[in-house]
Amino acid sequence: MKLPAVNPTQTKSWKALENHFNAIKEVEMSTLFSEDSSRAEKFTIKWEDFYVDYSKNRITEETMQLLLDLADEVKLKEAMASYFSGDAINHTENRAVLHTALRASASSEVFVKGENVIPGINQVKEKIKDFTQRIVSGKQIGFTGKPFTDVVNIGVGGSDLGPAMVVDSLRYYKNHLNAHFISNIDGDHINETLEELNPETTLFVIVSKSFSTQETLANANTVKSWFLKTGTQQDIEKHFVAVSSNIKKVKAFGIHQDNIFAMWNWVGGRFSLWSAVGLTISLSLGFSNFEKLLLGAQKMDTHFKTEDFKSNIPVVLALLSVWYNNFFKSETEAVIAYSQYLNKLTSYLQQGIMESNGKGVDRTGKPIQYQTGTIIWGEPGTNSQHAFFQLIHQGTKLIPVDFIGFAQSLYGNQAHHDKLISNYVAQTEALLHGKKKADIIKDLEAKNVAQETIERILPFKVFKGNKPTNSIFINKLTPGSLGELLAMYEHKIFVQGIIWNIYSYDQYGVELGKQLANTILSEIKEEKTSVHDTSTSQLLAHYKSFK
Ligand SMILES: O=P(O)(O)OC[C@H]1O[C@](O)(CO)[C@@H](O)[C@@H]1O
Repeated sequence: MKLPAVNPTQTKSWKALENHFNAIKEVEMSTLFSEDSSRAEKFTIKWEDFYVDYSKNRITEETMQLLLDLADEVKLKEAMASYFSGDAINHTENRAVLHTALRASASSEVFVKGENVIPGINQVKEKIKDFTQRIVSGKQIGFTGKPFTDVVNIGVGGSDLGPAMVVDSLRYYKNHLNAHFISNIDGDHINETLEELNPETTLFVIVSKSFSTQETLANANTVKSWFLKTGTQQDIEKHFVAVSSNIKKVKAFGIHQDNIFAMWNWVGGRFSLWSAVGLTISLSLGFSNFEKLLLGAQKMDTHFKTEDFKSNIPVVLALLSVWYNNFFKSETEAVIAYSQYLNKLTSYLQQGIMESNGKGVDRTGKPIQYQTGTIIWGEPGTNSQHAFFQLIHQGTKLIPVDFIGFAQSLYGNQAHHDKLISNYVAQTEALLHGKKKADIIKDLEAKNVAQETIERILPFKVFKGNKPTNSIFINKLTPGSLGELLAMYEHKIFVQGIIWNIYSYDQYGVELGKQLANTILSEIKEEKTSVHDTSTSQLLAHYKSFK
């Protein structure tokens, strides 16, 4: 089934939301809290080990009802059925979007063009499991008979960001293998990584769905040449494996058939860590942790599929995001995790969110007249408080923030954890209430600050508050809860794409730059000349003057 194409701005609920927005845009959240003692409870979803408090948003029950009406009017339920059942909802590439099938139970059935894809997924999982066990246990050894100590993932975009983020986020659960990630075509990046490695004990995992990405192929070739300085052509088989849906190209690169882990064209790169793209995750954390990650995602899938929209975490978060993006005209959203482990979460989400929903044409092919794709940014708290929170608190832009935190620390360092979480909670409170003139004067007077000074600095000390936040509290960072969190954001992306009437699963916008880079490269290599604007020609000439 094709996704329904409903222009959201032409729906009844959108119009009602516009009127409602005008009525409540100046309302202070702190007033809403003081008027309704059950507000926090009303706007909190408790599910499994998640506690999602979205009461600190500029919403009323009417707002939520209108947003839920919008979800109905754009036929979200029907779209979800298509998403999970394997319809070609990636219409522009004529593909299904089935990362959810990768974590479905082994006995389920999901059909793509009449074929149940689950048995194929199970087979690859078995292969990942078997390979992981052989490498981790030291049964499979390198070309000089030594067990592997290091794994290098070579890939870019979705073939790098997901595995790199998960391995880093869950490093508490890791085994003895050290994982490295080579992604950038920057030769200094590859050099720095190779310097730390011994070819005799290093396993290379080349990950590329297309197996035609310039960066990945160049990096893989460089690594291969580096390896061949010590090993021989026959030894490659022991040290190089590949993950791809382009088996022909992998073989042409010289990878042995047994060392190829298949993936499918119905897995988008930015949603692929659940497939064999997650091989480095499995190697670094062990297959059972990889399975737990998948199981967490599966639980979130079920929640998303079956829960009433009113208490459905991804749906509610997506609706709130639309509320700010399209009515308050917020330009960006921040994601602040109060966990250093989640240091790479935002870069990962940037691809998922911005590559998916950064679209300017609707599902009928017409240019869109409203805002789509949110800009995502953020760094872990508390570090970010000392970096850019100034702008969130006192700047001119309205920036909704997702605060993510864990109730328990992994090492149980309670004194630190209490401080960490007190910052998390305090920031959401500060953003909600701000600090009004009267309170500032009271504080300053208590410190005996001169009246003249108080008057001079007062305007600069005011915090307007009324800044929206979602508090996502999770019991503990585990492979399972991380899986749940990532799937939550994946479904949020889906819901927003449906509401905005766009196709979220292609990425044609990354192609043009790639093509032009090839043309420019042949010019740098003096193979060809082309006509450019004067700025581009000048830049090229400047670069070439260093050669
Ligand atoms: O896995 P591949 O085919 O090398 O692609 C890597 C990345 O490149 C992109 O196509 C964008 O350039 C991403 O969508 C993808 O994750």
